[in-house]
Amino acid sequence: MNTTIAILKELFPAASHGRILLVGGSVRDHLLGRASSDIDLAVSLDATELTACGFRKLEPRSIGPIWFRHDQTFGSIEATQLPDLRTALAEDLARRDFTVNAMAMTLDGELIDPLGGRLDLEQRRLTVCSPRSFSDDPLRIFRAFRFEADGWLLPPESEALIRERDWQQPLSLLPVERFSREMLKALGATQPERFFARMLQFNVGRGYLPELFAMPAIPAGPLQHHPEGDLFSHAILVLQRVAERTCDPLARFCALFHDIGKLDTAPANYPRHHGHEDTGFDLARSLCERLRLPSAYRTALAWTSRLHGLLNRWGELRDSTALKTAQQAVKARIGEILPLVSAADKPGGPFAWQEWERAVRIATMTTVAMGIDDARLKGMAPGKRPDFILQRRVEILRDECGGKTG
Ligand SMILES: Nc1ccn([C@@H]2O[C@H](COP(=O)(O)OP(=O)(O)OP(=O)(O)O)[C@@H](O)[C@H]2O)c(=O)n1
Repeated sequence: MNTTIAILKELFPAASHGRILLVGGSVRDHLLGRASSDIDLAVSLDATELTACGFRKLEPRSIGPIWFRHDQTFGSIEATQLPDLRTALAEDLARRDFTVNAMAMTLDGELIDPLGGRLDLEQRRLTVCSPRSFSDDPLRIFRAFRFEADGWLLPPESEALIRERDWQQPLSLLPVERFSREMLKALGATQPERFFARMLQFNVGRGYLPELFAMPAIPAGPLQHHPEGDLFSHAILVLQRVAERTCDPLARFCALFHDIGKLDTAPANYPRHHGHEDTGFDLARSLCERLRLPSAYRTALAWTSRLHGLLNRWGELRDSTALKTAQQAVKARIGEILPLVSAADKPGGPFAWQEWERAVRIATMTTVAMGIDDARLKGMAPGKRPDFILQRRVEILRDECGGKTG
């Protein structure tokens, strides 16, 4: 058994254990033997008892006051205060998204499962708690896709509820961060591509990711290089290949949208996409800003878009261009992501990992390690300094191995 119940038993005095229930996703995770990052409780403790256990009160919500406690060992614990615990609980559970997320458990391990969540959990099935589940909160559609990306199954009745109406208008009223949070969780899932494929299949979420919806109609490139055909299939393929190598959502995100610049190609130029690496730079930034993603996403995607092709033309690059590419990648913190994406973009291509790693190592060297002292740089016009540093790096590369190709 995992430690959630043990943690709670230790945190609360024994006399209060009968007035505490574990609820929602925490119960699901407990039954699956996984530790939850956040623990959700329903309690009928009074303010004094909660304060004594280190909780503080948050802004009141509709169902009952919420108390919160953060602990370095336990993570965050949220407790909804329900004076009439069992009665209010039934209402709370019925208002949740899926039956697997609508169970409660006493600290003695007794399961409270009015909606049959246990059976659904055994079958990894996402049955909605009520036919109104998606109308009550349309964001749950993306939660369903996110769970599917982790291997859960959406039964036909739940699917039918998604298909039964157009969600664009109600979704436009929700804060975009809620979508982004689910998307980032999906990117860390076992089959991240499923989340995005489902968005297209159900035609839901176009307002959040118009770029994704544009991809199927755009050729990825000349057919001899891109037998997969369209840009969406190519993006999914690259995402899958990168996902085999890393669980990092940022790397996977960069994989999916590395060719975002191709969305700006004039159809008359299809199937070629000259200059897409540069147009992608700005499109990447606007996508990340629209979704209010952390700034690391904006920087990483913009530079992945701009630089990914260079790695696959590595053999043609001058030493100085190769080192500049590595410098830019290091600055954008994609020294590890970029080669993964480039290699997945052109498997079996000419790109050489060891040479990239060498270039990154030299690009990361400080001026001191390159034998340049500050006095020398200070004596130089500011515009000359980067050139001088790059020149020194090229010398090191050539001293070490006669050039980037060794
Ligand atoms: N739109 C939502 C969001 C959440 N919940 C309920 O609130 C719980 C907690 O949600 P959240 O903190 O987002 O995490 P989980 O869904 O548990 O998923 P994970 O732990 O994987 O983040 C869920 O289990 C579910 O019961 C819901 O009914 N509808």
